[in-house]
Amino acid sequence: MTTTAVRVRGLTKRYGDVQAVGGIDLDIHAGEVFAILGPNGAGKSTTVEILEGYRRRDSGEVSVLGADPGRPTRAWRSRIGVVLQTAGDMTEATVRETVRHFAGFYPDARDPDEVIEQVGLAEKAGRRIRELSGGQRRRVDVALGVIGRPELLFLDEPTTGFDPEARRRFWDLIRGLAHQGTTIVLTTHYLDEVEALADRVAVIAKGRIVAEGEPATLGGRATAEATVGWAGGSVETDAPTRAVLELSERFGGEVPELTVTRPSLEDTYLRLVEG
Ligand SMILES: Nc1ncnc2c1ncn2[C@@H]1O[C@H](COP(=O)(O)OP(=O)(O)OP(=O)(O)O)[C@@H](O)[C@H]1O
Repeated sequence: MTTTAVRVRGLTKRYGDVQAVGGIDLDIHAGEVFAILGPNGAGKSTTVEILEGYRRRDSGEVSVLGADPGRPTRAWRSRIGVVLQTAGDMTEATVRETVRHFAGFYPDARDPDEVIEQVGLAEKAGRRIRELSGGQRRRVDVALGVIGRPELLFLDEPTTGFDPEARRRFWDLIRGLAHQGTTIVLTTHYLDEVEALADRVAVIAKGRIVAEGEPATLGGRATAEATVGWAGGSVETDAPTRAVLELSERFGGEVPELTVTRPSLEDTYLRLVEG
């Protein structure tokens, strides 16, 4: 049986003249990694902040881990982890002191040193946070988001500023958490991150969901026309196998520089948000 971690119906939020969220429905199942994609200003952070209990909605029904985030309780909060877009504080405390301090807020916190290791900061554990680079501070934010062993983890653009190795390490951490049953809601602008991590993805544009599904099939990607390319030409076709056979006959065997491609997630995403 799948249980629902997040249920949203008809969510709206307006700031003055701006309709930031214009009627969103969402179901996020317990244990899945759910990504929210969309251009700047689409309404992602507003939506996620409402789910986190940090922003009030205008209308709609919202249930997060069985409770209304519009009336957050301490017990409910302790079941949720949040990694916000802001970089960590410029504090005088060390990485280890900070992570230990936060661990003290939760009934069943993870081991601070283990978490520091998992985010790749073991060598910096004794350093003051203000001495860290931007990407390293972001990793402290991630450590603080997961230290309380949350059932549901919100990650708002978590890998912005990470170097490629740190991103890979972070992806491993998220996969490990998902494997242990943590539900993860991820907003990101990195399409490779969505492909690497997400079970399902929703694309938001102008405050509405314009597509939802698995990254591999989003917006009809898997069944879209393929492009068959070869040295000197290309053709778009819904029967690429036949096209390759015909080319093979024409060339009498190997087709030089043969490629068969379908729209990438980026192609699909851009079509969805521009359309
Ligand atoms: N506190 C606020 N007051 C007024 N307008 C706001 C406020 N917060 C967001 N907005 C507006 O609401 C819209 C949605 O913003 P939101 O931050 O939710 O977008 P986003 O999808 O998270 O964007 P980004 O990818 O840039 O983080 C934007 O037009 C933004 O200017």
